[in-house]
Amino acid sequence: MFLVDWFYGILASLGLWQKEAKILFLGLDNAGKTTLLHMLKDERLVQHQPTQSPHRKNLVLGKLSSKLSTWEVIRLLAGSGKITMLSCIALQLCSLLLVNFHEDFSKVDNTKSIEIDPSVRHGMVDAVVYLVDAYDKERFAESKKELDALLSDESLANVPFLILGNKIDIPYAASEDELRYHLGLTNFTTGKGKVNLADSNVRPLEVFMCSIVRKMGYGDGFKWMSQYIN
Ligand SMILES: Nc1nc2c(ncn2[C@@H]2O[C@H](COP(=O)(O)OP(=O)(O)OP(=O)(O)O)[C@@H](O)[C@H]2O)c(=O)[nH]1
Ligand SMILES: [Mg+2]
Repeated sequence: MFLVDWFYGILASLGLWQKEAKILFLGLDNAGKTTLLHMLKDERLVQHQPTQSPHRKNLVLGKLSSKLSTWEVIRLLAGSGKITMLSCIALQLCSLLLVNFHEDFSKVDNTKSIEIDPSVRHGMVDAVVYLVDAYDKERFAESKKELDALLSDESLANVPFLILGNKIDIPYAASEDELRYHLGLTNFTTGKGKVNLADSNVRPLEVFMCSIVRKMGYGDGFKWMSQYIN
């Protein structure tokens, strides 16, 4: 059966088999979120339009996101049909992913606010995958600003963060150290491999470099993340 094969093939290889997790995929536009979702969903590389609406340029998310919680921002954007820099995707892995798959909020009827699964709400995110385009060095500062806002968002307190530095297939993409430095994470990552943080009250956070189009790197990141998802 497709579903079973899909679950087994991809989730097992990522260490997420039989785990119920609400994983939020975030990152600036063009970071690779949709590409990653398609790759996770059916291991296919799909060329697609940016996930955004024509109104996007009129919206100043910077101001919004610093005042509102992540969920408020998602609701607001979903309600108005606008997708912005932080196009947000709440993805339920391991539970009806294929049915609930909304990779593009802007396709949703703009007049109604989209219903966010009640189980995906304040305080109920199991992990955040934050994508950064490692080649787009000019936007590291912008990406850091958004990441900092997320890391200090109360509704995401203690939620594990997997930072994926994407597009390392492009020559001169930033190295892992460079990316850590520019994101201000040099002394904040909690370690690769198996690191038990259960009793420490420290948020698991780690940087993995990847190339989604070459299907490399993100698997290690997901495996790392899966140890912090029950
Ligand atoms: N070279 C290279 N390009 C990539 C990689 N991953 C994604 N891209 C390209 O980067 C561009 C943006 O990818 P998307 O997946 O649309 O990015 P997004 O984060 O969904 O962007 P928005 O929808 O605008 O928020 C596309 O042209 C992808 O083909 C990668 O690993 N390497
Ligand atoms: Mg997208």
